[in-house]
Amino acid sequence: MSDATTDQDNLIDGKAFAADVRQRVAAHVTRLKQDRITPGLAVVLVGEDPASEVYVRNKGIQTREVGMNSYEHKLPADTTQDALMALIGRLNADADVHGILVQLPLPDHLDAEAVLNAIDPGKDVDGFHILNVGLLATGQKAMVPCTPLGCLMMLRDRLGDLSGLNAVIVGRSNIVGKPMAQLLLRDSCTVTIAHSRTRDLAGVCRQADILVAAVGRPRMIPGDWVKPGATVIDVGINRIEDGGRTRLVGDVDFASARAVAGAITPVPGGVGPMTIACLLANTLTACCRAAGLPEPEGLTA
Ligand SMILES: Nc1nc(=O)c2c([nH]1)NC[C@@H]1CN(c3ccc(C(=O)N[C@@H](CCC(=O)O)C(=O)O)cc3)C=[N+]21
Repeated sequence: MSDATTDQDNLIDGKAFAADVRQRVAAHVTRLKQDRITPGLAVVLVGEDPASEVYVRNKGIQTREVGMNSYEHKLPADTTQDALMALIGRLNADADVHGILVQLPLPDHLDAEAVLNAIDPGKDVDGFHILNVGLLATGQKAMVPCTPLGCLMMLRDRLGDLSGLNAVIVGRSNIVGKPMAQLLLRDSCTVTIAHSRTRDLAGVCRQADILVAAVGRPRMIPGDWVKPGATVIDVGINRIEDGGRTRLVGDVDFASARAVAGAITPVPGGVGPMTIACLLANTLTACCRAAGLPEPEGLTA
């Protein structure tokens, strides 16, 4: 770790990539504003989880930084389903709101599926509405979930054409694993979704040209599961105790994986910042579609 160039060459700098995406989003927003259109993102947070509050505040700051309007709705933890559904109805009807994000997880007494499916699919910047899930799965124009979209942008930037590559996704969530698989399939990868019950997970991972780790288990994937030269995308954001302090680590054991990977995303500074940048990109896309304007190039799937 002495030469800065060899030090950096297999690191995918998500933070820098995200800054570039935000700059491109901001340029589009500047142009829209000349036509008196200002994209607006509404974020709904129910309850007082401190991590969620920090995260929602960051989203608000970045939304305003790219010139968009940010509408933050903080509701008490005991908010009823009816009250939340009524708010979604008002945001759906509000022409100044182009994107709606309901921060997950919701408190247990609320029906998250019903809430997500009540969002106008055209304003569903998380891409969690069943209509968008179906559109993505059938290769039609959809709103694509932010985290997989960010991963795809970094993969295309690094590798160019992805066709024919073996992609292994570890994790089968609706938020990351499944939509990531759809996007990579659409880019003609040979896609495997692996998970905690997969037999010989190590052997499956070793086949991957593209390895996406999205299981939520700190440093679960060691370097010897990584095929030499593979591109590793670490979606995990795990808070762990380390000598009395908490810090963030991914689902991949970074040091050992980096030694064999062709390229790898760090945690923090990898997928996380790209997720927020893609949220802004999706809000821009939703706004352009609502206004009947052409979509921003290079910011959609
Ligand atoms: N409807 C909904 N959509 C989401 O997209 C959504 C959600 N709910 N609930 C919570 C998770 C979590 N999530 C993160 C995004 C960025 C960072 C991020 O930028 N992380 C920084 C580090 C931040 C820190 O230091 O704590 C990084 O990885 O470099 C983290 C977490 C989006 N989520």
